[in-house]
Amino acid sequence: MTDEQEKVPGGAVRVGVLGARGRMGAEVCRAVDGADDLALVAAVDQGDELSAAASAEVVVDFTTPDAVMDNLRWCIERGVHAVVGTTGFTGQRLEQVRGWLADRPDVGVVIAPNFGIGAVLMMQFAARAARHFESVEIIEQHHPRKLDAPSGTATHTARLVAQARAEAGLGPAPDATRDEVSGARGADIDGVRVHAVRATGLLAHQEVLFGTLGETLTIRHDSYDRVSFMPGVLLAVRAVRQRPGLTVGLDALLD
Ligand SMILES: NC(=O)C1=CN([C@@H]2O[C@H](COP(=O)(O)OP(=O)(O)OC[C@H]3O[C@@H](n4cnc5c(N)ncnc54)[C@H](O)[C@@H]3O)[C@@H](O)[C@H]2O)C=CC1
Ligand SMILES: O=C(O)C1=N[C@H](C(=O)O)C[C@H](O)C1
Repeated sequence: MTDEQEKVPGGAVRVGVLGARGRMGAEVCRAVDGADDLALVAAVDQGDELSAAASAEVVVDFTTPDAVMDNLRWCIERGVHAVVGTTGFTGQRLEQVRGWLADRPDVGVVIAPNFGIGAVLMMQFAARAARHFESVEIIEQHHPRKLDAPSGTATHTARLVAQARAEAGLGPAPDATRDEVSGARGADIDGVRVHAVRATGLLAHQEVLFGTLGETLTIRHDSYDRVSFMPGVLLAVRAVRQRPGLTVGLDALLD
């Protein structure tokens, strides 16, 4: 047993945080420290050895899309459960993770594009509304230090909405645009237009705008503080050891 493990109060889940000096990682370290049933055994950031997290039962990753796959592979190979908030998970990446987990069926991984409970509900409501409206566009707004656009949340929402539209037999949303300055109509994610705004003062916000004859419906969520993500992160940390395999999104944990 290592020195770190000896310090852990009996029964507490040993948690390691990757990206610990980042905006989210630092908030997660505070949240884990403040929870009686969890013990922070490793706070790892760029330049630190990943082996510092070897004594963790659960690792939480809030790093970068470039770093997260190597981190996840390291965790799965060592039998360490993982809770991942880092963005950049394409279908191909999720398949890769499932492949690694096939060799370690005892390991649980939760990957959630957004740990905010309100954001999860916003995505569910959007998926539910999608089949009733011929038009839909997503507008996400974030702080200007964000590296990726559009956000993981907007990308995930677009995929959910596109799936619901396809299941309802809806075709493309009407749009007569013929001359376009490149980018003016946003990114096309599975046929859904997504617009990304970056401005000082913002944190993480999203609107899903639906339209049909004579009416619109706007579903909006705002995170004003990174504490908004912590109940969801801690929920996943507590649940992941009992959920072998890959769980995408918080929905199954909330139910
Ligand atoms: N799922 C969710 O609810 C949320 C997800 N995010 C996502 O989390 C990620 C991090 O966001 P922020 O904390 O704002 O970014 P940040 O840039 O403040 O933090 C990232 C940290 O990771 C560190 N890092 C980079 N490579 C590393 C490696 N190989 N090993 C360990 N640490 C490494 C960096 O040095 C930095 O300290 C982004 O992808 C962001 O979109 C952010 C907020 C909520
Ligand atoms: O970088 C952020 O800040 C956020 N990233 C996540 C995303 O890309 O969806 C979640 C939230 O929007 C905050």
